[in-house]
Amino acid sequence: MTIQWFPGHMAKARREVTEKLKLIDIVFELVDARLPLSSRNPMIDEIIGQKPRIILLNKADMADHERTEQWLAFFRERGMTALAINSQAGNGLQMILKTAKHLLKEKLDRMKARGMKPRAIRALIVGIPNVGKSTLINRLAKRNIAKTGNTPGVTKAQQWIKVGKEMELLDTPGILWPKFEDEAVGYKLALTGAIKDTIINLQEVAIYALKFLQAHYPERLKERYGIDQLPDDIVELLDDIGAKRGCLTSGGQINYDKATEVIIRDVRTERLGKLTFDFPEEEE
Ligand SMILES: Nc1nc2c(ncn2[C@@H]2O[C@H](COP(=O)(O)OP(=O)(O)OP(=O)(O)O)[C@@H](O)[C@H]2O)c(=O)[nH]1
Repeated sequence: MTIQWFPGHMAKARREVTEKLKLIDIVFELVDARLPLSSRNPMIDEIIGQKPRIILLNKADMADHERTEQWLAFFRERGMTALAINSQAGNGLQMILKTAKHLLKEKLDRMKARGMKPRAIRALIVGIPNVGKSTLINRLAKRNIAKTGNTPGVTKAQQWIKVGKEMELLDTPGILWPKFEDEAVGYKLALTGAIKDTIINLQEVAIYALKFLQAHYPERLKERYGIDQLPDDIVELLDDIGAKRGCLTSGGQINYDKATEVIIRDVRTERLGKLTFDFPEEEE
């Protein structure tokens, strides 16, 4: 599901996440490993405040491994905790609890020192649409979603999902809006499928993809489409790809709609390899 965000939606989403924060010990902020910047909510630091947090670079299986390492270092250098995971296959998930326990050690020790009964760590998953929140919840819960009952004292009943003995997740994730400030972010979100195809101009998205690939992954383009020398002109490149892939009208002209579809599909299905669209340098 892709939500179109209006100021009213944003305010409501923010209120809902803020309410949930009161119930939990730690936030798992899910971002797309292919867009660790563009798939973050622009106000996330303000919304989450001082609550301990782990940034989870999800869909790491689809991202450029080298760039993922750079992103992990980027967050680490800024005092943030980040892990690369693949929620679909379940890779990297065992580190989440371990890291959460480490981050909450002082709090847990304090509770123990006061003689309080040990309890499970309570966590909330937050992230923009389509980033993999439900997949992660199901994975962590091992598809055996065990509701542990309501939390008293809140107006709306909240359900908890058990993750082993030591952790509980709120069953509904916090949905956040993506960044909208610049056009490139919109194109990147569209390319990775976070924005519904019907609300965007796919030709513009494909042109953006080609410019990006030409600048950062030229060899992948050459290899995939069998082009030895990439033309500088993007429309010429689109023509070449269209011709190579037989995207033609009945009159033998390039069918741009078809060529566009081919390129976007190739990006989304990893036929152009594992790609990362945000670079740490851009943030600096
Ligand atoms: N390759 C890959 N795909 C993933 C991963 N995690 C989730 N997906 C896929 O991404 C798509 C979106 O996942 P969801 O779990 O529905 O995302 P969500 O954040 O709950 O989405 P909303 O309900 O729209 O907020 C699905 O097709 C998942 O199968 C991952 O780690 N790797």
